[in-house]
Amino acid sequence: MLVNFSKMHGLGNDFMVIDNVTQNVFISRDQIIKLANRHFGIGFDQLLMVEAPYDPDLDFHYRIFNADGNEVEQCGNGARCFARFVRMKGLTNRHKVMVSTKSGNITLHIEKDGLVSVNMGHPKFEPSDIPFKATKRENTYIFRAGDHTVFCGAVSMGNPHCVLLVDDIDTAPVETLGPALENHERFTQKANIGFMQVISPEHIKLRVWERGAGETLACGSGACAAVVIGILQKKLATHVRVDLPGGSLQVRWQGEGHSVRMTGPAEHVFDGQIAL
Ligand SMILES: N[C@@H](CCC[C@H](N)C(=O)O)C(=O)O
Repeated sequence: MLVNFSKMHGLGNDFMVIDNVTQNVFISRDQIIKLANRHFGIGFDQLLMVEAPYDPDLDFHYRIFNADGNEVEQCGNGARCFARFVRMKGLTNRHKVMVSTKSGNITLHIEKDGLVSVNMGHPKFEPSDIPFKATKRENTYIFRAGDHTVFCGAVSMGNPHCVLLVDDIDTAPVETLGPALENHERFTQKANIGFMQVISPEHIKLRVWERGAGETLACGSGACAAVVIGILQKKLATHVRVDLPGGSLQVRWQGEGHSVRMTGPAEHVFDGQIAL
């Protein structure tokens, strides 16, 4: 079967995007792993599948698969690329797009300057919602991971995140502590691990070790998680610039009871066709 796809990225977090509204594509876990390979495949951090809505009040459903082939609940950079993709392919002409994912509904706005804003919904902090093994909710959890004693925040942005404060992201142990925490027994569905350096209350630097993909150039849900945890730990203001290795995002959160809003770019790289 010949499958049409687009290659896109949000700040270098890259995606294979498939229109499964006009095509009828099934891709197995093994095929995703092969396609994600940067030497033997197309190469991407996540595969995004655009589908017809399950709910008539929404515009689309969208599925997200990590490079390791596992389906996940949320992808912030992917959501912005998704919005750009459905407009580019003529699947909608709306500027406000409502879409369901595995973890709930999100709303996307395509701004006049071409940037995309995403209402990422309400962060969840109850350990069972993340999911994270703990007897009660805390703003900072302290436990052992490998050779480290870790001080971290934990939150669900639809997907599980752990956020650590570091003095310098350039020397943070992302490649060692990242996988140790991703697979830590307290994160029962694994987790995405953010290493955050606070520059000022309105500005952070962030590197993210992503569950199922390794370190990426940017993670949208990770940026939201870091800002939310930084605000709860009283280190950040309500509007923060997040500098990731691939570029910057703006994240806003007014506090508990409010949704998180993220704004940033979404780029189309090329269209292709592949035999599966
Ligand atoms: N790159 C994403 C997050 C993708 C999913 C994540 N790796 C997970 O397993 O939850 C983003 O921009 O949010």
